[in-house]
This record gives sequence, C-alpha cells and structure tokens, in this order.
Amino acid sequence: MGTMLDATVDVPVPVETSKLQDADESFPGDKKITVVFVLGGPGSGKGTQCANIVQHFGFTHLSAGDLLRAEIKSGSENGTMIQNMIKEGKIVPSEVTIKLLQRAMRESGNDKFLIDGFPRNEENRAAFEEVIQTSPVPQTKIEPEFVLFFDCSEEEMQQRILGRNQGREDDNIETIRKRFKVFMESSLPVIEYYNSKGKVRKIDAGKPIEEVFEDVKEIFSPYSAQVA
Ligand SMILES: Nc1ncnc2c1ncn2[C@@H]1O[C@H](COP(=O)(O)OP(=O)(O)O)[C@@H](O)[C@H]1O
Ligand SMILES: Nc1ccn([C@H]2C[C@H](O)[C@@H](COP(=O)(O)OP(=O)(O)O)O2)c(=O)n1
Repeated sequence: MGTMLDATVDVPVPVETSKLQDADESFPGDKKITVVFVLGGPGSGKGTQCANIVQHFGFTHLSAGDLLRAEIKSGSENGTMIQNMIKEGKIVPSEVTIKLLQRAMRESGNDKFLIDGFPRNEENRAAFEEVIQTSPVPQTKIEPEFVLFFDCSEEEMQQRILGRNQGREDDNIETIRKRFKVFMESSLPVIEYYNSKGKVRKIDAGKPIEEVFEDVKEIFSPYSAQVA
C-alpha cells in the first residue's frame, strides 16, 4: 500500500512536508527536542503511565487520540471525518494528526515530549520522519530517543477498556475488536521497525499499575536529573 508521500519522492521537500512547515504552523523552532513514542494496544495503560511519567520526569504528554477527540469537540472542519474514523477504529490521515501534534508541541513551550499512541501505522511513521528539526543541526529529522512499548494480552486490554467508563464512543465491543485488528496489522509492524533499530523498551503491562510504573521508572532514570 502506498503512502501519501509516494507521489513526491522527486522533490527535496515533499509537498506534505511543506504543508506541515507553514510559517505559523512550524515546529520545532530552534531548540533540540527529546521525543519518546509511547505505543501499545488499546487499553494497555499508555495514558495512565504517561501521567505518572509527566509527574516524575518533566515531560509533556501528548496523546494523539486526545488531540483528535479535542479536534472533534472544537467543531473543526475535519471533525466529522475524524469522528467517523475513530468510531470505525481506523487511523486518521497523518497530515491531520501531525498538525495537531506540532501545534501542541509548540504551545507547550517544553522540549521533552511523550507522544502517546503515535506513530500507529507506517504512514504515521513516514510522515513524522518528514518533520524537520531546524536547529541545532539544520535539516535533521526528529528521531525518537526510544519507544516505550506496553505489552499486554488482548483479554486484559478488553477488560480494562470495558471498565474504563470514559464515555468514549469507540469503547464498545464491536469497535474494540476492530481496534485490536488494526493494532495487530498496522501498529505492531511499526514497533517491529523500531525494534530492529534497537529502540524499543518493552514493558510487561499486564501487571498492576504501580508495578508497571516501577519498570517505567527504571527506563526513564537517565532523565531523572531533568525533573521539573
Ligand atoms: N496496569 C493496570 N492494571 C489495571 N488497570 C489498568 C492498568 N493500567 C491502566 N489501567 C486501567 O485500564 C484502563 C485503560 O488504561 P489507559 O491508560 O486509558 O490505556 P490506553 O491509554 O493504553 O488506552 C483505564 O481505566 C485504567 O485506569
Ligand atoms: N495516531 C493516531 C492515534 C489515534 N487515532 C485514533 C484511532 C484510535 O482508535 C483512536 C483512539 O486512540 P487512543 O490512543 O486515544 O486510544 P487507545 O489506545 O485505542 O485506547 O484515535 C488515530 O487515528 N491516529
């Protein structure tokens, strides 16, 4: 399957990228940023642990799903399309999600980010690679420091989602099954890609919240000197 970037391979800066780098939309500006991707199946505990990491290690938590849900609520022109895709458990086009991430990064004023639930497929990953860091080294891509992967059984994830009670339209059994399928088919290959680059830090996410956080803390310990 092709990506949105396929048609633009012959130009130095792909069309999609230049859209992402509009003067008033561009991020990052001139500072070196640290990015950790947080991946795992639906209900594996990504959001729960990100909240803990924020408190202890001074990162800003950006959940792609939360940003998309906020976009629906804001009544934006893309709202209906996003809502329909989420209801079907499908992954929203990268251009939309990356713009929301860039805006949130810029507005945070921080330089350390947990990007939760992204990249969720190859298209997400390839599109993020086209986001260019202008400084300290001009024209460099933003490489994640590492990928935190919450490994959890489907049985456990399903139980957690059904008990989550956040009133989410996609937390019903029919959509949950679709989300699991998309995770296996589209998101796991992204995790495998980063694993082949030695970037994945895998956590047993089936344990109780406190125990999972003990393992998370160990992985983030190099960042403890930077506690906000
Ligand atoms: N380790 C855990 N054990 C049991 N329940 C958990 C655990 N981690 C998270 N939960 C609960 O499971 C549900 C899904 O967690 P959440 O962090 O929203 O997952 P995700 O962001 O990966 O979809 C929430 O209700 C949360 O309180
Ligand atoms: N990169 C992303 C992340 C989420 N989405 C959409 C599709 C996902 O099923 C929903 C919900 O994602 P979210 O990360 O909030 O929740 P789960 O991990 O599935 O519990 O949002 C997306 O289209 N692209």
